[in-house]
Amino acid sequence: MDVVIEVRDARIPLATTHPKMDSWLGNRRRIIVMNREDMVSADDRNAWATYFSSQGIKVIYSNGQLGMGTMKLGRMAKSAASTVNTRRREKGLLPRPVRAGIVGYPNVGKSSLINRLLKRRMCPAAPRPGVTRELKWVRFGKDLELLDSPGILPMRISDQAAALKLAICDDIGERSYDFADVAAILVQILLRHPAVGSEAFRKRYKIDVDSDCGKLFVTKLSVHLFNGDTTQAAFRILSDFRKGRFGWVALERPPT
Ligand SMILES: Nc1nc2c(ncn2[C@@H]2O[C@H](COP(=O)(O)OP(=O)(O)OP(=O)(O)O)[C@@H](O)[C@H]2O)c(=O)[nH]1
Repeated sequence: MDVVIEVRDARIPLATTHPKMDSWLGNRRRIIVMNREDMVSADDRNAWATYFSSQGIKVIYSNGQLGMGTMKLGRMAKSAASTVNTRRREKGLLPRPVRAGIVGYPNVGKSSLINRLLKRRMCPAAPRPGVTRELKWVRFGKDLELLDSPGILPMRISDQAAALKLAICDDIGERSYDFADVAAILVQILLRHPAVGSEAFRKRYKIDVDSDCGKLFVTKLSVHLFNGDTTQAAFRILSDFRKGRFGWVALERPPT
């Protein structure tokens, strides 16, 4: 690969980068794509854009479902790797298409972005992690070759906070976590979130939040709506968050 396009989930840009990414990159150019831009607020987008630009890192915001950001991505990938053909020409070799590898965690939107870029459904995309299972090269015009790859997770996610956020955002398979535990943590995060808070829960479920304990709230909601079934209550809270029913908010803000 000449250039690596690393796709992240804009709601959790830190939890969706592989700890080994920097060492794998070597001296290849990297473009970070903050996908799912529609699922965070303008304030979140600005905060992360400022953070990355202060680090001198190129980022693009995109929406893999509707295609926003993809043309810019194509242009950036070509220009980031333009040195490849300059060097080839210097050696008397013919130019070849630039090879851009699209990498990232499961379900962050890699295949959707490629399909949008190509304006064709070349790569299967679905609302669950683990759909892409093999490496696949696709041609974009005469200048660019794109590699779609399966989402890669570390063997063991040592950072438990990051693992919980991946579960909350549906970026890891449902079989790897317990709905009630994950929903309880989500409730705690949202109660403390400046753009959400307890009023959002009261309005949505018509019950009061008695404490900042997420587990207690999941139990209370289960009694209120689901005959005491905590798994169903937990599933409702998680899917409401994923559908933006608490507002579109990022779960991570840039480090200060
Ligand atoms: N709201 C929203 N949904 C998106 C966006 N990009 C992709 N999706 C949806 O997210 C789901 C996952 O997208 P994929 O393109 O299959 O993700 P992937 O990274 O290729 O997934 P793996 O095959 O698991 O590695 C699909 O249902 C897409 O329609 C986006 O920017 N916004």
